[in-house]
Amino acid sequence: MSDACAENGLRSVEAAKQMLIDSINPITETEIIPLSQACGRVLAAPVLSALNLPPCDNSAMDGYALCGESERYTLMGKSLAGHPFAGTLEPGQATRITTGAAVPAGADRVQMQENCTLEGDQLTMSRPAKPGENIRRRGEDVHTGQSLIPVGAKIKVPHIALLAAAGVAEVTVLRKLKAALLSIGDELKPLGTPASELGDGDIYDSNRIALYAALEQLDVDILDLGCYPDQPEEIREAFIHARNNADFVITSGGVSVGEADYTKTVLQELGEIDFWKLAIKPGKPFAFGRLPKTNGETLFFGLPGNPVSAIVTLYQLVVPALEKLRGTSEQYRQPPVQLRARLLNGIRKKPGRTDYQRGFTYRDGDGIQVVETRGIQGSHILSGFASANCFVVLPREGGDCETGDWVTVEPFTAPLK
Ligand SMILES: Nc1nc2c(c(=O)[nH]1)N[C@H]1C(S)=C(S)[C@@H](COP(=O)(O)OP(=O)(O)OC[C@H]3O[C@@H](n4cnc5c(N)ncnc54)[C@H](O)[C@@H]3O)O[C@H]1N2
Ligand code: MOO
Repeated sequence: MSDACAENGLRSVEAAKQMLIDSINPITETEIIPLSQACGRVLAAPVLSALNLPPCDNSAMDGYALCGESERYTLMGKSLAGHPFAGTLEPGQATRITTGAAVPAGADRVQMQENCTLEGDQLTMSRPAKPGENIRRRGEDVHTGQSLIPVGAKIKVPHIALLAAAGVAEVTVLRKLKAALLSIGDELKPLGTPASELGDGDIYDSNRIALYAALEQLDVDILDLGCYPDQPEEIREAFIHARNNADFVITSGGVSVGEADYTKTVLQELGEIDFWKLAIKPGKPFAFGRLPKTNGETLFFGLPGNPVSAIVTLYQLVVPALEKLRGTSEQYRQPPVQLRARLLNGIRKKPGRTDYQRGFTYRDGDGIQVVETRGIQGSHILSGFASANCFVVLPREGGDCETGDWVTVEPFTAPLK
């Protein structure tokens, strides 16, 4: 059975994700930025080490650098970090040495000071040091000319530590993505409107604020265009502005089968938009398309309006798509880590859609990973979502689960964390 005609005609989450990734071409424009600001950015040009790390043989301990094996050694001086010993040790000679200090010429081992007794200039020890003991070798971490991190890597704190240790002050990265964010709906009111002034059926435009926060965590520049009433002219203007000033547009709502959905009509005038029905719960309706412009195209992600559905589809589908768009290589585009956990409560589920229930997972007193679902699992229920720390991922074709069953959980990572 092909995915498109799978049971009830819904597209699987995996197939939808793959289609997004396959149809997106990464941006190519780069910029040079200080290393200290590079966390989260994608490396665009190779960085080769200009030196060995460590740059010289140095001590792993505070203690004594020794030449050869001997009953006792004569102390000849000291080698401190930044102040190496100038001479060469002969057999039976030693210097004081501190952690990180250069191992003097002639020394072939270091004894930690806890094992040593110094009387005058005579050094004895409670046990012999082995050849090479406590010496960190020149170039054992990185050698001169070595590529430090691959192009396409998403730069993380350990990368920054490595590049800084190699003296790299600036890096060439792909530019930040630009998002345009807007909401559409007569019922939506901006934050700041007093609750007493909301009309019947009005709600706060909460999705835009949550999506803004998520996009910020994804290190995206955001053009927040605000909230528009269901007026085709205004919606058209907003989409043209969004298209011309962003790499992608995100909206929520209006992707299902409602009546006042001018969004669809306007988008179909401006570009090619597909309305998908996904085998995901929550988040069945989802729109994806492209709005052509003179210098390329702008992607469009239409998330479902229900607040939990909007965030779940952002997390499961848009985040991987944005990783491709921002140029992250495949190796660095790993899906969120999944764990197995034991259910603390039963779950009702109908086969047909992969269910991303909101849950709380932790290790119990016996060290077993357990999970309980949080709150009513409706796509409008935010209180349960807010008290959750993971998704409980229930397979598409699965049914009810019982207390004690082992299930898959996906702990929240950025931008949910
Ligand atoms: N006859 C059908 N009705 C619905 C279907 C269906 O297949 N057939 N699918 C349901 C599912 S599943 C979802 S999810 C929703 C998605 O609908 P839309 O994306 O078209 O969204 P709206 O109808 O505009 O709104 C749905 C819901 O979300 C609230 N909303 C919208 N925007 C915001 C916002 N910016 N901030 C907060 N909340 C927002 C809106 O008030 C509605 O309550 O459709 C089902 N219906
Ligand atoms: O995505 Mo809809 O949220 O399944 O309600």
